[in-house]
Amino acid sequence: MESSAVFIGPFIHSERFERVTVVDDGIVIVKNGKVVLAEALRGRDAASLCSSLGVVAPAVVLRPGQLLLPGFVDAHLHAPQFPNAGLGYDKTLLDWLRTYTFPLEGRYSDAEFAAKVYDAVVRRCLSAGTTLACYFATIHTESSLQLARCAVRAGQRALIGKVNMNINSDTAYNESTQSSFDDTHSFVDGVQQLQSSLVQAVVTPRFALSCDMDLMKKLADLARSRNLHVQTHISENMGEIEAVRATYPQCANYAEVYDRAGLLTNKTILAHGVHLLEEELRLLAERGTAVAHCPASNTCLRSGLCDVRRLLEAGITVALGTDVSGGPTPCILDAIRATLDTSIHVSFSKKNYEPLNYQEVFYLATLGGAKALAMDDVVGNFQVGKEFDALLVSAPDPDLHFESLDSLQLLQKFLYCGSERNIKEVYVQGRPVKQAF
Ligand SMILES: O=c1[nH]c(=O)c2nc[nH]c2[nH]1
Ligand SMILES: [Zn+2]
Repeated sequence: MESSAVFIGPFIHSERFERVTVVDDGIVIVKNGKVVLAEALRGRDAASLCSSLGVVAPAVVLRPGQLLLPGFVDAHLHAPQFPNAGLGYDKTLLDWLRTYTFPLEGRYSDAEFAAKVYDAVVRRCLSAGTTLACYFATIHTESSLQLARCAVRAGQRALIGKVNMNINSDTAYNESTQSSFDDTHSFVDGVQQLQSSLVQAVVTPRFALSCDMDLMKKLADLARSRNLHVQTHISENMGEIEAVRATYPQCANYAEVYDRAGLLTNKTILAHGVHLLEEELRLLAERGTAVAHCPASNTCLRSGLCDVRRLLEAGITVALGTDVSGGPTPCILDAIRATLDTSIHVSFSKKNYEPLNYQEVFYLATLGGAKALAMDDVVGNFQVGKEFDALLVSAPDPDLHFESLDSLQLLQKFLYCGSERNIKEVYVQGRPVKQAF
């Protein structure tokens, strides 16, 4: 479908981890949903540039205080858990799962309930600036497909997983190995039948305490044979790690459990990784497996402080995740701030440790997220040829800017002080998709 657009004004994006690229006098031209030009205007005539590229679209001229940024990537969140956001943070992971999470997720056997919640979830995430989301759904095929339909309808780019769980649930929220596997097949087929260029199925064993080795191996085979992403959780909480050790005594560590199953690929994303050992980091780096850093959840569920710089230095690709409802908000701006806070907290107990800075964390929220999801050839920044997923933002509190701010200062204002209200428009594949929420 045709979707062309032209933006004139400052844009900022990441081309490398260390620092952002700022183009003050910018022009971005989008044709058929893809970036065909993103550079400094340098006094040239915008209309003739557009016509030389065969683009006819009214130009959006940014107002003072506005910036064009790439869309945010939320590499880990649980769509069915939104009704629980903010609840249950007096518990730690395993207790919280049993008391709050599994009973709520069980309700999604009702596809009508699912359709209502998921429609709101997708609108909420888009309005927070998440143009690419990697969602866990529940064990239910039909309601997981509802989530995929909601994303397609709203125009959000999404990876969506029907969850697999065949052990260790003391509730009715559980599956047999056979139905877990058969339903996953049906779910993958169902998503492919939607024929959407935005939405894909992800193989989603919940974690090593919810799936036995037999099921994990079968799921790994499915992911390999159909070239699918894989998502799961790893090393979030010490009690969880102890239980994994007791369940899989033949494996040297948590990562080895997934590796023996064949689940660690360069299209696998592991949530948390707070307590990973050096040998696990080496294994993940070797496999090209990424980690979704979920700092708000790691704090709310008292899981621990994840040292992201340590992961990066080990050669692991890191993305950000809100992990709703382990984390309370689906806003990547909050994840950015929690990442910055956590990194400073880590630095308090380490000599000569440089905390992550806002430019590095902006990378994790955009191009790093796209890389972790093996989609950096498609999105993540405004490189020519990529699809145009973007945010038009206004720096907060313009009345308090007594002196005019440069673009990097506007970015800092937005990242440290901004909220969803400062995201004026959201684009996916060149189409405006922000909805009132
Ligand atoms: O934060 C988390 N949320 C979950 O739903 C979950 N399941 C397993 N491990 C988990 N961690
Ligand atoms: Zn999670």
